[in-house]
Amino acid sequence: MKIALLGYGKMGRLIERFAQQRGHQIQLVVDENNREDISAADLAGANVAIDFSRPEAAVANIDLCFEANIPLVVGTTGWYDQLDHVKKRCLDGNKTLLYGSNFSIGVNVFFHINKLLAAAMNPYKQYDVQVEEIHHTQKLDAPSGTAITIAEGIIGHTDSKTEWINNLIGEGDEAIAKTNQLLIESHRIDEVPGTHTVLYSSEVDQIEFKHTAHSRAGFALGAVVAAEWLEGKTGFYQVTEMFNFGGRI
Ligand SMILES: NC(=O)C1=CN([C@@H]2O[C@H](COP(=O)(O)OP(=O)(O)OC[C@H]3O[C@@H](n4cnc5c(N)ncnc54)[C@H](OP(=O)(O)O)[C@@H]3O)[C@@H](O)[C@H]2O)C=CC1
Ligand SMILES: O=C(O)C1=N[C@H](C(=O)O)C[C@H](O)C1
Repeated sequence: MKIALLGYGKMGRLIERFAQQRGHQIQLVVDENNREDISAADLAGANVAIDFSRPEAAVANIDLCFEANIPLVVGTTGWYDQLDHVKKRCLDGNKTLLYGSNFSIGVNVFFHINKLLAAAMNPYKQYDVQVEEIHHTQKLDAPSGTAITIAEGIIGHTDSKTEWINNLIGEGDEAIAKTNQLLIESHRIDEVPGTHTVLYSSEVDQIEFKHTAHSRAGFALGAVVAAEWLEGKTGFYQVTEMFNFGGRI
């Protein structure tokens, strides 16, 4: 495939490497030198675009790909407040988009088991549940997109939690949440690629369900596989639709 890379930072560069290893060509790179001048015509010739840019840039990049009629994989997080509008524009215009807060296989298994665990814990009101995420200090959004997906999975299967609330925790800060709110604690520490933990705590014990990314490789490879999966499809997809883990949820 011929790929247009929208965003050429930590993820964009790694995606380029995996895409080339898998026999794809990088048709166009949109980076800080040309991003102000890019038009839909510049995307002509690409079979797919992959966006790992910035929260405030993602929606304009999506619209550019819709205008150019190019299928798009969006890994950028922090724009999901506009998801419903983007979905409508995609479906009304017969366009193609796949998005996901996390493209690694491990986290997608985690998303699935997280829902099963939430359903299993739901009757046991003596446990309170919370989510913790740790990322590098350059991360622009909090909570992480992955933590939001995890929280939505828990809320969908836990009667006592109706919404999530984020606390970005600095030294000495204490987390605060109401009983109906699912707390997402965010921590920012040096070079951490991404760690997510779900904790169920009671007076007598604690269950910890944790995913630790050792590097960004799983995210980047997953984004290239997503672009391959999207080939020949039309419509609006989430990354979770690429996987079939079985199990009833
Ligand atoms: N879904 C997933 O699996 C994963 C998602 N992510 C998400 O991907 C995004 C990028 O992460 P990462 O690569 O680490 O971030 P980086 O900051 O390293 O890279 C983002 C790059 O995008 C550039 N950029 C800014 N505006 C535009 C624009 N309009 N068009 C194209 N490029 C632009 C930035 O340039 P400048 O610095 O000059 O602004 C920067 O070079 C984040 O939202 C992150 O949360 C990250 C890892 C995995
Ligand atoms: O910004 C990052 O680095 C990451 N962002 C994604 C998120 O917001 O969940 C995925 C991963 O955790 C790394």
